[in-house]
Amino acid sequence: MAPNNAHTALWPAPHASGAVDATVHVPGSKSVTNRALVLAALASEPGWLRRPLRSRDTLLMAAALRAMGVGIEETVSSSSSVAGGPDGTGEAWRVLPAGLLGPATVDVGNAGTVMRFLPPVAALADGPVRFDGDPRSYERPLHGVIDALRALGARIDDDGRGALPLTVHGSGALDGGPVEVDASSSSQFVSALLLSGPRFNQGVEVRHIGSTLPSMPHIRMTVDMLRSVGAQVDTPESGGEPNVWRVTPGALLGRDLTVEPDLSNAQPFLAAALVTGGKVLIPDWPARTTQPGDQLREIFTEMGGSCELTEYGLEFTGSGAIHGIDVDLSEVGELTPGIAAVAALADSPSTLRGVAHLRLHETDRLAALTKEINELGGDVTETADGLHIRPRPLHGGVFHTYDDHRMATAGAVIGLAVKDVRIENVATTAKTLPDFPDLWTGMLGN
Ligand SMILES: O=C(O)C1=C[C@@H](OP(=O)(O)O)[C@@H](O)[C@H](O)C1
Ligand SMILES: C=C(OP(=O)(O)O)C(=O)O
Repeated sequence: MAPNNAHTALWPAPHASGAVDATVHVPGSKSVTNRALVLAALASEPGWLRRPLRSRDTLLMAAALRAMGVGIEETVSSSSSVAGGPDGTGEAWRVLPAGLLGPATVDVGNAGTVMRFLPPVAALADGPVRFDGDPRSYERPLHGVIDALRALGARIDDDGRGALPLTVHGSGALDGGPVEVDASSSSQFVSALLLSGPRFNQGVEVRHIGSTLPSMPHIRMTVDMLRSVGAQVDTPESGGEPNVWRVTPGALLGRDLTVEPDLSNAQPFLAAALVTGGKVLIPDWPARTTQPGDQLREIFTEMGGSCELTEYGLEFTGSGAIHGIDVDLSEVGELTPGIAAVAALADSPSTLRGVAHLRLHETDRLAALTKEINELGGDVTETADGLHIRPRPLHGGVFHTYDDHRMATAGAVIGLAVKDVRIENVATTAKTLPDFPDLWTGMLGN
């Protein structure tokens, strides 16, 4: 077998010779695709996903559901009525729910959505489902899901660390009911329990008991998507108790859903407009969305750009100036690497707050950003819950990515402004955006 050099390969990040002026079609949202797959698999009738994201995280989700007996048929069409996009073209997946079955094996890779959303699904399967993944997946927090499922009646074998690997011994049904969870390390604990909640005998009432709760837009996304397939969900925002979400038991509808572009994956392209004083159009930017990436309109405007949302999409324009920012990113933690990259190129310091939980993401993102930006000559320090970034002239060098897709795209943003930045393992962007290198060079007109 040929040696796999992907991890050590260095990708010369293209340097921008002038202002970018491009239209970038960003593939579908990871978070929407993986929620839609789970909900479609739990439905009582077939459903469609149009323009799903095809990336490592979503293919792992599809493979896992297939391993438990769900049918997922992939179609690509240029003209027929089963096509993906509203214009009648693209990719569409037909999901055919079936009785969930073990024995099955699930590879979660390093996908938070797969490792957290699927153990509750496995508790509904008839038979054992074994979960395993990348070495990093063993370190990412899962205790909230494991402890809650046990409290709700599931049998789970793990090694006592509250983490992967583990086996869920599904018995075909789960009692459900009220449960307390400390989701301060990941909002995905709450989303995971809510997504399968309609299929638990008594539904589920999740009470978050931790001091902080990150990524609230992602919990809203879960609630919105549950409601759109017919689930009844009571939330703090709909007049319920603070920190309590209640899902009523009931059948889920099969839907026909077109997946929005991934706005967090739009981030490096918007950043390119900001950093080069150029212009980028992202077609199909939704007018209304629960995706956290929508907050980039405000954040990157404060950092020096301006934007307009039209019928064609989001047009983002850089002014040539990049300003530092003092911002709480707890709601939008996954945007931190890209914001840090822009902040390192700004005309004033930045403080990024509220993201201590990023230490347990794909890698320890606070440590990785600090080390890699500083090795290019930057001046970044970690705080208890974020980063201080004092811009300094940067120089070229190797930008290590630690198997983290968002480290790779952050390095590419810096490379636009700094010559001779080489990104280690740019292929790690395949987690959520396999087309990244081509989209990036395409944007630059190469
Ligand atoms: O539910 C989701 O789709 C996600 C929730 C967030 O996780 P955390 O709350 O663990 O940060 C986010 O960072 C992740 O990229 C996707
Ligand atoms: C934190 C992220 O992913 P995951 O879904 O694996 O948690 C991310 O995409 O930034």
